[in-house]
Amino acid sequence: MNSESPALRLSGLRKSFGRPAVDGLDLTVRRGELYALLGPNGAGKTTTLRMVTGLLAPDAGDVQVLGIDLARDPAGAKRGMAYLPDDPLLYGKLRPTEYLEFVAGLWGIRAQDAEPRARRLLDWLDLTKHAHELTEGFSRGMKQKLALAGALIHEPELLILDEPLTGLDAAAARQVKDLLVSHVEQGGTVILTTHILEVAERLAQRIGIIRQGRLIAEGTLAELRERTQGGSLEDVFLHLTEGQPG
Ligand SMILES: Nc1ncnc2c1ncn2[C@@H]1O[C@H](COP(=O)(O)OP(=O)(O)OP(=O)(O)O)[C@@H](O)[C@H]1O
Repeated sequence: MNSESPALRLSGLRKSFGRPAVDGLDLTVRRGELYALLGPNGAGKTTTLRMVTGLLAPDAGDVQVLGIDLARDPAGAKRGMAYLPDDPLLYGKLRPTEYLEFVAGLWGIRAQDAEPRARRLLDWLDLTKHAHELTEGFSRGMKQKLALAGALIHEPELLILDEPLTGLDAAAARQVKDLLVSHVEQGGTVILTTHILEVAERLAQRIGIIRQGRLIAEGTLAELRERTQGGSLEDVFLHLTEGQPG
């Protein structure tokens, strides 16, 4: 793994479902930053993340994860990252500890290493009191938090999350936000999509705005605000995207 390379580099990424969903996207996310990807419904955010994480094959373009070309070395690229989709799949008949053991097993992590990590994550996300209950009885927020713990069990450097705070109550949202900030403070990288502009405003070092599958603006909050003479991120977002489908 090349430590000089960015956490993520997308070049000319394209995907069409009859019409373009991602349309020649170039994007670079540096190591150690929390990057928020914003865009109206249908802009191509999820499609982009699915290509980055190897779930969807691009029609064209390159994906480099931590300096590794995803097409050439998919296993190597995936080892360094984790993806939390907006509708994560859990196994209802497993308990959180069993689920985390299972995911750790898929990554080839030894049980004696997985167990303390699992305990720490459950503790951090306030799930310890439910560690021995079947996940089928969990609320949406509890499931979301457990899926996040599963994504983190192999200690990935790059964490990619699609709408991680949707449907979480204030306490759960705070726990997840703290965890993401801490991941970055420890040198990791976080890329997330969100429709909650306040989350991007508060957490992200840089923000990218995508529309119709292309990056139309990018920068720090201050840089983006300059574009609308000091308005809020909402002003910037609406100014750039309003009235435009996807
Ligand atoms: N599997 C698919 N088959 C057909 N069209 C698809 C498929 N996946 C995505 N699309 C289309 O691609 C475009 C981009 O969708 P995508 O889900 O990436 O947008 P998004 O920015 O994540 O939107 P949202 O904010 O609503 O989640 C949309 O027009 C969508 O209908």
